[in-house]
Amino acid sequence: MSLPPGTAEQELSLAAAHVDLERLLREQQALLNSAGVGIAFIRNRAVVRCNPHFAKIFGFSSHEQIAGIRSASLHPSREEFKALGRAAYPSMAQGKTFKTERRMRRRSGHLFWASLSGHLINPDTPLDGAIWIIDDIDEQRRRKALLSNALREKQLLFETAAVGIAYFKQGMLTRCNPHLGNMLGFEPESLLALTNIPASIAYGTSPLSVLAQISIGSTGNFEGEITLRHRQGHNIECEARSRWVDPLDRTQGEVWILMDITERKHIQSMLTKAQAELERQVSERTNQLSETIQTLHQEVEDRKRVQERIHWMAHYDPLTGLPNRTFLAERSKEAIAQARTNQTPLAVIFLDLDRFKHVNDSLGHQVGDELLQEIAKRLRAVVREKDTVARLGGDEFVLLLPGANAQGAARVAGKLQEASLRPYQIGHHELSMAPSMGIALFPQDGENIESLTQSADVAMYHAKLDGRNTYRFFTPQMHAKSVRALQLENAMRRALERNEFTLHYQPQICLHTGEIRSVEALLRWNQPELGQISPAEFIPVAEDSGQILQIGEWVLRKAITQLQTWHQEGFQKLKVAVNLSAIQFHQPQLPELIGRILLESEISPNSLELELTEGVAISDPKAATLTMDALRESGIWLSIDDFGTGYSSLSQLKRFQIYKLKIDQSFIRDLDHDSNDRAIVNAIIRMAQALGIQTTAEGVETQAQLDFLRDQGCDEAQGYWFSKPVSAEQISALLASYKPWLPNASPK
Ligand SMILES: Nc1nc2c(ncn2[C@@H]2O[C@H](COP(=O)(O)O[C@H]3[C@@H](O)[C@H](n4cnc5c(=O)[nH]c(N)nc54)O[C@@H]3COP(=O)(O)O)[C@@H](O)[C@H]2O)c(=O)[nH]1
Repeated sequence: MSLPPGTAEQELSLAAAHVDLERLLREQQALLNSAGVGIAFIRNRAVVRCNPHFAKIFGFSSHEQIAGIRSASLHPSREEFKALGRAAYPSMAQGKTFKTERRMRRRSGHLFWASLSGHLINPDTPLDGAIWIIDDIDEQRRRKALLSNALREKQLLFETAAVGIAYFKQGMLTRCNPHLGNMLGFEPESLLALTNIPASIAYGTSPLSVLAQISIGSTGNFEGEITLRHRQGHNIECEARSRWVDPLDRTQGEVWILMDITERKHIQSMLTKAQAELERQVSERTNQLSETIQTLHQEVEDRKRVQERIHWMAHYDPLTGLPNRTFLAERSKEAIAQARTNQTPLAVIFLDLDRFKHVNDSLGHQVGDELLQEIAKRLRAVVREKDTVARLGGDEFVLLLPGANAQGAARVAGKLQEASLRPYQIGHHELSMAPSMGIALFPQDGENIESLTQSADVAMYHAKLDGRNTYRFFTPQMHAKSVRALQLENAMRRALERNEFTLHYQPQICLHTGEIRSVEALLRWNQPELGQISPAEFIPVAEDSGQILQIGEWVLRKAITQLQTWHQEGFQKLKVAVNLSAIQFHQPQLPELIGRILLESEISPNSLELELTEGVAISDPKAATLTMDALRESGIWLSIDDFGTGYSSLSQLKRFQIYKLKIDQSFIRDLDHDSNDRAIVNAIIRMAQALGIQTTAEGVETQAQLDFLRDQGCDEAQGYWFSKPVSAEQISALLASYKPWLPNASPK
């Protein structure tokens, strides 16, 4: 109902309407002011009015500031503004609210995301404008983008992670990644078939059963190793962790991260085994090494001991423990040097026990050795600490007395004699043993230990000559007897017991048959200090000193024993010729001695030939003839050695039972160019033939000599042309391979 205009009612009604409108406007304004979104009235593409939030969104300090602003300026560009208009107005024209999200521009020019909602005030009259509600969703959009990124990343992780990931809710598998399927031998789809089924039904004995069971009772905080089963039945060792998806809401379930560590475990177990094996080997090797080290230690110790022993043996006499010759030499060098520097005296005593050999021969070496040990003790007890008592070997001792002059040395020698007065008790034997001593003084009797010992030895020899059990000082007159001869004589006294002698043999060839009939035994002496000494030199010394008897007996025994060996080897016809010195020959017991040796060796006397020198018969031809007869009667052959150099007469030769003359090599040597020698040799052969005596030429060295001798009718030859004197073994070899040469042919 309408009131008539100008009336009081109308006035009142208008006033009331006005009040209502104002209230409405106030309410509207309050709504706009307090709205949490931006609201603007747009008309004619310009902001007519807006609320404070709208102004704030676009960066204006008050809504008044924004009023009148072209709405296009609130958009990033004109094009986008137009595009919004094109999109919005067709539906707004139908009275619908247009909603969109667009980027808009703040007053500062910065763009931001906004949600827009537009509505025409009156769709019939679009020019009335539109209301736009705008919200700043920039932060919201950013968060959303972050969230979706995070979700994408999570999904990517889930799908591509190289660990198995499974989500469980109350024991039910809700989700799992492909890697877990792969780990357990499932296609992802078939594993998914187990999802959302109660664990008890779904897993039974399936690969995830363990996990499902743990999961049911899980605290959501499991960390450890579990064993899953592969679809094909084998075990998969896993390092597993579980966490509540939301600790505050456990109904959200839990996530399990599973890493297949089967390979690692396998490698670990192999490593553990390898390490154990390595440790075993190391400990074995360590044991071996420690054993080796122990052995090495032992070896070093042994070697040290051996070296000490070697050193000891090289410096000490093993029987008496006294220094030996080497040690004596070392000590004396020092002592002599001091004596020379300080001009002090020094004496050397050479001590040899009288008739010690007799003890050895009669009571045996054991007693001899013990006696030597006792004597050594007494010698040592007599001298001072700084003196040296050395044993050279056998029964010979040398005392080196630094600081001792003639008087001092004589005093020591006297004490030694005195000490030897007391008998030695060896076992049940009471033995007396006296020394003979020679004293040499430094420097007059020698400037080094060799010459001092030599002089003392010579003096000792004179002490022995002067009746033994005494001492003598060395004097230059003692040199009257050649030092060399004395040396040889002294050395010879020890040669037999030290086995220094050997025999060599030289074949004697029959010039009629070419056969080796006999071999001549020739003595060799290799003296350790003096070297090889020729028998031409030492036999006369041995004869002079009387030692030829012992030596000669040794030669006879040795040669006959060797002949026995050759006979046993099959050379029964072989004979041996032994040189007999005149002194030996004159021994009345000679035939008996030789007979005994032959008997002992079971050698027929016919196999032995004795070579005598022409001189044997000079002094007592009668006795010589008797000895020769006795020898010959026993069957032994006798020959005259070195024939032509002595004084044999034809009449003598006729009387002697000689079967062979050995023509001295001095006639043979020059046969080729000395007609006298040829004449002599010819005469000897003729003469011998006339007497029915055979001839042997000595020292045949050439074919020409041999030819001549054969032409002359010489029966035998001996010399380097056939063979030098050689060892018994070499003779055995020669006999074994020997082929008698034809008389007219060369023997070589
Ligand atoms: N009473 C003893 N006398 C012996 C003994 N052993 C050897 N002797 C005598 O010593 C002298 C030297 O003998 P040796 O040095 O052995 O010389 C002999 C031969 O080696 C040597 N010879 C032999 N063939 C040749 C040769 O062709 N040329 C050459 N230059 N020399 C040669 O001649 C020596 C032979 O001696 P022998 O026949 O006895 O004359 C010597 O007088 C030996 O007798 C022994 O045990 N007891």
